[in-house]
Amino acid sequence: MAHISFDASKLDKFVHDNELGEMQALVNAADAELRNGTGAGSDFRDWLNLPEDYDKDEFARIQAAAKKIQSTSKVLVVIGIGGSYLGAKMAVDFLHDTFYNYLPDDQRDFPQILFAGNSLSPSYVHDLIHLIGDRDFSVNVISKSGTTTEPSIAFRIFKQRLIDKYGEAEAKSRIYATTDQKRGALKSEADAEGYESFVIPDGVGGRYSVLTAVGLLPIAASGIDIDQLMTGARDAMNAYTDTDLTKNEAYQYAAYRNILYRKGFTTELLENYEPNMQYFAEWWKQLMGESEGKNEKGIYPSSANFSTDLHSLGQYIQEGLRNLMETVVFIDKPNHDIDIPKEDGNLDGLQYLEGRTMHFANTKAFQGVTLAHTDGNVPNMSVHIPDQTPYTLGYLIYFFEVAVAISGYLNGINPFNQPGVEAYKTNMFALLGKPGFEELGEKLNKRL
Ligand SMILES: O=P(O)(O)OC[C@H]1O[C@](O)(CO)[C@@H](O)[C@@H]1O
Repeated sequence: MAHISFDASKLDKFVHDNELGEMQALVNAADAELRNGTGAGSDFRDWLNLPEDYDKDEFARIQAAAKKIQSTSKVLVVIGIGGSYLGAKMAVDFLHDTFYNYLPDDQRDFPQILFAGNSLSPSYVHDLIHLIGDRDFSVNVISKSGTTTEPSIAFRIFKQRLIDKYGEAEAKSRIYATTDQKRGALKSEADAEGYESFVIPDGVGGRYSVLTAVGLLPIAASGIDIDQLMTGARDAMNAYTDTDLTKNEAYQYAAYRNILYRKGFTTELLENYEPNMQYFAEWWKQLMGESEGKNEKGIYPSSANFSTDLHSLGQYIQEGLRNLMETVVFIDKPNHDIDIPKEDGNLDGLQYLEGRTMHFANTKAFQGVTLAHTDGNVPNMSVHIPDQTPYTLGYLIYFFEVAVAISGYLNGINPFNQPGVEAYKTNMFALLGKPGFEELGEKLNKRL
């Protein structure tokens, strides 16, 4: 089976020969913190062995629930925010036909997978309801805390629509709740109402949860082989255990990022050349941003979609402030390739591409950009992925998860918490008038 590979060969200009080796001792220490649980946030490391050590009974229940959703629904509404939706969204986009969700029902073998509860936009919810129309649908509500405002509001709305359409009893059978094993409002409601429920394990934080029921149920409902996804992740888990930086490419990636960060390259762009990888970057941004951005430091994770953004961000990347580094995730064999057609006359000047394919052009764009940006003093790394299969995606997910954990420890922070997210939530609760937040509400309203 072909695997993903990491390429740092274009970093010569930015990293001296001895620098990677000098990182070895630090990487060994970070690895020990991660593997032995001596680092900060050690209670949240269960994703590390998850590809092997997962609840097999629940996995079978996920597959059965996915089949039930497929047979009863044309649409699955997945309600969640942050790690409770980005993994499923990126996987569904990455593994399906680019226009999967746009296809008419009779041209799709599995339900449309649509997302809600990831903003507070009333227009979005209105338009989603309009799009669902009178088609059969089910809801998968996902929240580890069970109290996040955005998904809670969306869930109320879609639950009401299920009740209006199917009556209370059938509505309950169309709701799937993925939440904490013991705590939270969603857990209490699921127990009280008898929704089929799935667990987000205690030791797996939201952004590391795509290989739990959080990601697996929606992904399986869309017809993807989740066994393959887990197999890919398991192979990656076994591949990235050696701390030797000449062998472990995930650790190499973490080490190079750290070397570059210390030289002032404080923003990393994750780039792709496939439109259906846009949400892969969104998933990656949460993984990196929530893991590393704390204690007033950390690489800022950003993204760009090529070649389209070469015509918007390209100017800045080539010549703007020199604090950027790039990591390209490039697909060596896309799902489809298309010949560039022959044309008599050569009026468009494209004759020189006769006999070539679009993938050839895409590859040359990637190579040309890599060299241009290197010349423009933007360090460039790439992760090559052989194909767009569930196996490869599982592998890739694990690559970035283990890399960011090592990267976080290298930078002296806890890669598994996200204390900063509470600040906006507290203010929002106070301004919304949530009981218990009255005093803060008064203060904030005065400031407003
Ligand atoms: O699953 P929950 O508890 O609703 O949280 C959703 C997201 O909110 C955060 O807690 C903070 O953004 C993320 O870590 C998480 O992925």
